[in-house]
Amino acid sequence: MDLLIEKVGHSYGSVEVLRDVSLDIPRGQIVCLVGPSGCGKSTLLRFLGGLEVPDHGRVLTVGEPPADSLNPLTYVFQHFALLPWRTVEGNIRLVLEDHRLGRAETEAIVADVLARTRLSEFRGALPKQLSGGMKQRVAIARALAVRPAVMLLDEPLSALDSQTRELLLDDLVALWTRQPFTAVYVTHNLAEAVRLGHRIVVLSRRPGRVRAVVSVDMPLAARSLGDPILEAHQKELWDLMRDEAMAADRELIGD
Ligand SMILES: Nc1ncnc2c1ncn2[C@@H]1O[C@H](COP(=O)(O)OP(=O)(O)OP(=O)(O)O)[C@@H](O)[C@H]1O
Repeated sequence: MDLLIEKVGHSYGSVEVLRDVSLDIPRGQIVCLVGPSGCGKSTLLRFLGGLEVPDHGRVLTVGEPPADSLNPLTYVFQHFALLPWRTVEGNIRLVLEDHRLGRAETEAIVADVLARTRLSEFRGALPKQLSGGMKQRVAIARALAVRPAVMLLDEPLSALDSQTRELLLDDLVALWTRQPFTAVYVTHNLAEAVRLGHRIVVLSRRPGRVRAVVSVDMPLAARSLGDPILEAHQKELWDLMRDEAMAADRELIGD
């Protein structure tokens, strides 16, 4: 299943947030959305997930989600949203409970996503016993459990310290390399975008419009911290964003 955004525009009251945004999210790719604060990245993600409907334009799905997908469009948020009284395994089971799966299938899904996120030995732990990075791995495992056609990630690493973020970036690359998934990934962090994005969409400041789409033509597994090609892409992105980011900051102060 691919996602298509066609000429999307939206205002909240008198504030125009997005204008004439068109994009496609092809199956099996990670598309990163970057842009200055307040340019409408999270809003666009909510439109993609069907949580809100834009004033103008539309979001289309092309093709069917995989037959075994329990929730075709699944979010991963910055703040994990785990239930503190449930174990790691219990948090994952929660999203399967409404789906009338047999016991064996539920067990197989839970075991599979725990293994894919390297959490098998922590299945009985409570969230308070886990580091921030592990909590986010649980949130990713929970998202994978419903076999989404597209994962919608809203700054999933931004609450984590830089070492943990590096480790999780490696985890996401390993996950994708073993079994490619489709994702839209909102981030402020250009280093993250060049490590994970097959394509990086740069939005202008509010009202957000597509300013540029940068393709990174290097296999995810070959991308490493400090790679000169990635650093050149990062600089290209920053050159596109710098003036807009400064102007957006001034505008937000004036809001
Ligand atoms: N439900 C809402 N009602 C009113 N205004 C909203 C609503 N949601 C978002 N906005 C406004 O729309 C603009 C875009 O918000 P959004 O969160 O999509 O931007 P963003 O690019 O994700 O920002 P950031 O990078 O700072 O997280 C902001 O000015 C925000 O205050």
